[in-house]
Amino acid sequence: MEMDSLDDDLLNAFATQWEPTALESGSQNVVKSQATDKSDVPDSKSLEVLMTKFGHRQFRPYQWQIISSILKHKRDNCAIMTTGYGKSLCYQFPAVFSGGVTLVISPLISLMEDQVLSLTIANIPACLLGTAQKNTAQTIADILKNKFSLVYLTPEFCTGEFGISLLKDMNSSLQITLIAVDEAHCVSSWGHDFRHSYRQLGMLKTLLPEVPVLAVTATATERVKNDIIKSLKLLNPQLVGTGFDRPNLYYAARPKGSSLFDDLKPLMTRKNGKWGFDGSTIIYCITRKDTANLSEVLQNHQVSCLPYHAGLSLAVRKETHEQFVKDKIPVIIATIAFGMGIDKPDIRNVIHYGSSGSIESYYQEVGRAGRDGLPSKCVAFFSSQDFATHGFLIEKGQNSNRRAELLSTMKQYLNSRKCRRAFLVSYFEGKADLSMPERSDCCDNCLAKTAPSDQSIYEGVDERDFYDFTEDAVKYLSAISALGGKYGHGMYIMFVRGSKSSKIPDRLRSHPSFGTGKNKSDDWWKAIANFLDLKHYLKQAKSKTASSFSFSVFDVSDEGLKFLNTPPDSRKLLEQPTLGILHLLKKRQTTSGWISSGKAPSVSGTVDVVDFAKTEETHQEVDERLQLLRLLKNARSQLARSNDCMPYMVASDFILMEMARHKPRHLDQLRGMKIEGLTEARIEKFGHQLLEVIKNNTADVCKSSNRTLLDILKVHPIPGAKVVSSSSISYEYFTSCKSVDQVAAKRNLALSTVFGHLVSLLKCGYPIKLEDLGVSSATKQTILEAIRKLGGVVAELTPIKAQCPDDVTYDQIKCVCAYLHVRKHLKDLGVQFEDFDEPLEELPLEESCDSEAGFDDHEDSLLSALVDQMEQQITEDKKQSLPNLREINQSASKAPEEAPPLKKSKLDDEPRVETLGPTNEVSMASEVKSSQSGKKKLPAWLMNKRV
Ligand SMILES: Nc1ncnc2c1ncn2[C@@H]1O[C@H](COP(=O)(O)OP(=O)(O)OP(=O)(O)O)[C@@H](O)[C@H]1O
Repeated sequence: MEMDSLDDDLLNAFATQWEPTALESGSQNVVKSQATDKSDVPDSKSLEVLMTKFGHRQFRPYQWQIISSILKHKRDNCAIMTTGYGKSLCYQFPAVFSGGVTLVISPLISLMEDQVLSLTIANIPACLLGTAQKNTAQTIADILKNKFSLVYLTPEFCTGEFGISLLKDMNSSLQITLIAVDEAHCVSSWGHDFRHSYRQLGMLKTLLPEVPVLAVTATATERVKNDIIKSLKLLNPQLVGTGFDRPNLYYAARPKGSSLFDDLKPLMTRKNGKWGFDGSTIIYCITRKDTANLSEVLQNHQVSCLPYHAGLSLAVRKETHEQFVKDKIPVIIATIAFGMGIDKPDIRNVIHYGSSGSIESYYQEVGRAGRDGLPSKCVAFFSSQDFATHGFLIEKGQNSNRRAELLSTMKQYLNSRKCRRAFLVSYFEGKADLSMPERSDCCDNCLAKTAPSDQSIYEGVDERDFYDFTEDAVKYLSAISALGGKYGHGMYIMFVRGSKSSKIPDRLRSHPSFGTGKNKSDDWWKAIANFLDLKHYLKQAKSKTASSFSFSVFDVSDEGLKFLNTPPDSRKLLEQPTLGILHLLKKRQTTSGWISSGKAPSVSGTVDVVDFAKTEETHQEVDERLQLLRLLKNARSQLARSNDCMPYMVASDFILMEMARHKPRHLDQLRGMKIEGLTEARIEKFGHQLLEVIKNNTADVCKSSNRTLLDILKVHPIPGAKVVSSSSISYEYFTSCKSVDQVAAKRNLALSTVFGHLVSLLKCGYPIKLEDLGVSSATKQTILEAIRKLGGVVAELTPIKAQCPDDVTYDQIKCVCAYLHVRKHLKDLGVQFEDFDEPLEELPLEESCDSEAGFDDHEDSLLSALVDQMEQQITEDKKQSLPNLREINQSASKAPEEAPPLKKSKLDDEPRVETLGPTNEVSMASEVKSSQSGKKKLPAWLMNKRV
């Protein structure tokens, strides 16, 4: 290989790749973890603050474990939390909740600026102090007046003389709730981003001994973890580790084909004649030259993309980075120089066009995908040339043995036919028995299990999906022996294929192994060489040319010799083909491509990012929804531009997807949806403009004269309400017999199941009369009266039941609740539900209405309560449609301590309903002030402080 094809990016990367992993032998925790108090669940006030200020319904298990230990016990913590788990909440919440101030130390100014901006948008006052910051006097005065909940500091600032004196002043006049050290691995010289100034941070513990310290990072080996604890002088810290599972990521790998564009095509869609990826995409290449080639190819196909590598000027790189984060450029084609400082949560695809040098690098790079928890794809294309490139670099650098080992594991990962998610997790967790819930769609290999067998697609594969490699293995190993094991694969392949090249000495042409494999292609033999290497039938050594140029040679290993020396009748090498080989096998049938062709593992097999909720939408409805989503995204970009912030700070993809699905028309309705991540501050600042997009782009079915309830709820569904096929079947039966008992008998289902079906259909607007469900007008009145007696707040079904005569059933109560819910929803939509003869005329609440839409305050709170019942349903639905971090990590992670139990989902225990209170609207005074901290100037209206 030529030296000029090497990049600094690559060389730099290699300097960091051989950091020992968690598998490192002999590593031990320095501090034993303490048992967690399982009864420690978040109280309602914490949940209220979580919802209103951060837009989250629940804490993820380890978040609460950390937060609670800080707030209740002022305990130090060292937390290794996987990317996207939500580290920032762990240090942001304590200050917001307690009214104190948290100091956050972070290594990158740009990341701190982004966080300050995000917090400011969320009406959480925050500022940044660094040695390079100007005009800090006013900021410091405001800090000492307790106007900020979060103060971000560079390590240099807080360990400098001025910083130390400020910290002392703060400590004497304010309540410092916490010191958070973000990216704590920078403390350790064993870590991959060592920062000298981080090493000084241990003085904080001496300076402020009463203040708990939280050290957080996404990656730390045992050694780094121990170093963090020691350097920061943490006292009996609680150790938290979330594990390495990223359940929302879909992994796939595939050998590169002959056309770069054809390889990538299955991952793209074509809109208005232009190819593009769905959502923000990073494509990693090994060399700068590759980024340039790939950019050119994609640009020729009108894909909007830009290259990024260390060879570009700083200004160009900054501009490209910014365009990407601001959604102006959807695709970046980069070397691994594009890494640190990418805080974009909604990257939907991380593609590697060329293998990474190690699993560590790969995991870190794909870690950038789906930090918002939404499904995202990580697809790697590889070739033997990639390994040769890395091999060359390994030879040139230090620690070549360790690095060669890391590369070999990466090769195994790419060629693996087993679950890739499990491969990655077990690699980092150092054990094979993982207790993660399985998902059939987490990777190409798992998806392939449900597809037709290899045998049905490829020639030469037997019923166990094995291929007989014996003959070719013997041919190749014999060729290596014939050439004395002194060459690289190129030479052996020429030899086995009977090449006429003058590189092969004439005397060898008469060797019986010469040309034995001439009927097979170059690619085939490369794949065989790779296969034999993975099987450890080959051993690698270094050789030098006369001019001292060092290169890799391959010889037959002891294992390979054992195979070669086995008598032919008992020698067999039957194995499942690696991916590289599979794609070279002849197909039995003509298929249209590797995505749709049966078992060939698909890179696009993951759940559609914008379509993960199960619905019964027609194609037209899906198109309309996606069109609306696009318009909402455009509006988000515009709002971000006019407010000088990033689009994801205005609203996450998930918020826009929910809005496109449910099409709320009023702020109250939007608020009532309680969408994950939609804080009150976001609703106030951006809700109106986003709702305008919906109003202007959806037919106002609510106002059309001949609309039915079904029509309205189809366009504006109640969050969480959906029709599933089993409910539809029950409904078919029910419309003819009008008896729940008969439907249950006919379908051989429990009565409560059929009730469940019909109640869910009621919430979708199906014309089902309460009376037909066995709820007479009198029963309905009784149930409503019972709810009123309970103060109008529905906490659980049990108390309602207790207020009713014994003959009133839970199913009847659920039916009445569903009716009330529909009414509440119509009210939010501004629909005059009196217009509907059926089935709403029967609702007794109407009789006592005095508001325009027919509800008094008392009933409003009653109805609000019911909304939360639906929310619980949404949560349940999401669990099924979207991998749930909370749920998965709870059982999968092997943290030193057990996670506290989740607040039990009350729907699990029918007949309970989620407890709720009236919607918490926080109206926070926001003081308009221009930014005096940080480099990034905040728009005036965004500057707010605690008052
Ligand atoms: N309790 C929660 N419920 C739902 N979403 C949450 C919760 N906590 C955090 N999130 C969301 O998770 C995403 C990731 O959070 P955050 O940026 O803090 O992750 P991180 O652990 O710092 O990741 P990284 O290592 O990539 O910086 C954000 O979109 C955040 O809003």
